[in-house]
Amino acid sequence: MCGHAVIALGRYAVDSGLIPEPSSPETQVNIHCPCGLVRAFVEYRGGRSGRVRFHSVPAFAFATDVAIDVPGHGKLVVDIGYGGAFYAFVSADRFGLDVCSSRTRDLVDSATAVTNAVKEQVKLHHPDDEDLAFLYGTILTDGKDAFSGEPTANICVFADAQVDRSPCGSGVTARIALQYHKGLIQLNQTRTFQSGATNSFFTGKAVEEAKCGDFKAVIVEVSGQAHYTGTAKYYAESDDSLKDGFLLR
Ligand SMILES: O=C(O)[C@H]1NCC[C@@H]1O
Repeated sequence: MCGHAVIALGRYAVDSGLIPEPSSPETQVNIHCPCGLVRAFVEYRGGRSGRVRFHSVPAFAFATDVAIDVPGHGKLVVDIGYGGAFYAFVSADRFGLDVCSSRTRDLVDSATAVTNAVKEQVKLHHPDDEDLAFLYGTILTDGKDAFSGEPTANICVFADAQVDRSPCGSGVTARIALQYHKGLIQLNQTRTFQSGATNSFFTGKAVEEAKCGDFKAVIVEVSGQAHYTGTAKYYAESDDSLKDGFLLR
């Protein structure tokens, strides 16, 4: 699941006419993601769309304080949370790094080492569908998990060591589920999350308790602002040997 894509697609659905009669001040857009139904609410006033908030699928703490052997770094304690995708969480200072000011290459290498170690050492499980039971990435944080009016920063390194340009919608969802599980945040306490990569912001809060199988879960609301950057048309000609794309590692 991609939370920042939900924010972008919610706005696009309203602006592109996919929703025939958008309502003001908000229009609801339901998006079926691989993890389940995600409900987006798009601000819509005077014919203009604005910020988008979404309600997540049930998000939960899968495991906390898990000791992992990370080659080159020794034993590290991580938390694992689910917010539409599974992420491992660890404070960047465990690597002597800062999510906002350290070199991105160093943050990516450290996060990737954690991802690889967790994949090898922890068996994930999702009550709804075992296809969801894979680790999407590692989120390095500034360690500021206790509720505060101040923003908390993180950087999400996901898939093939890609860096999220946003604070990560599904990651923020998982992080709030972990914070709620640990008693560090209450329902409806809004927290601001900053991307260490780009300084962009989401806000998030747990809005409701829920269940996911035997896991105590929460529904999390994440909100942010998407912007248009352009439109494009793509073609796939049958005789193009690269029409299915390619990956350089
Ligand atoms: O916002 C998100 O949820 C996504 N960003 C990169 C990884 C996730 O799919």
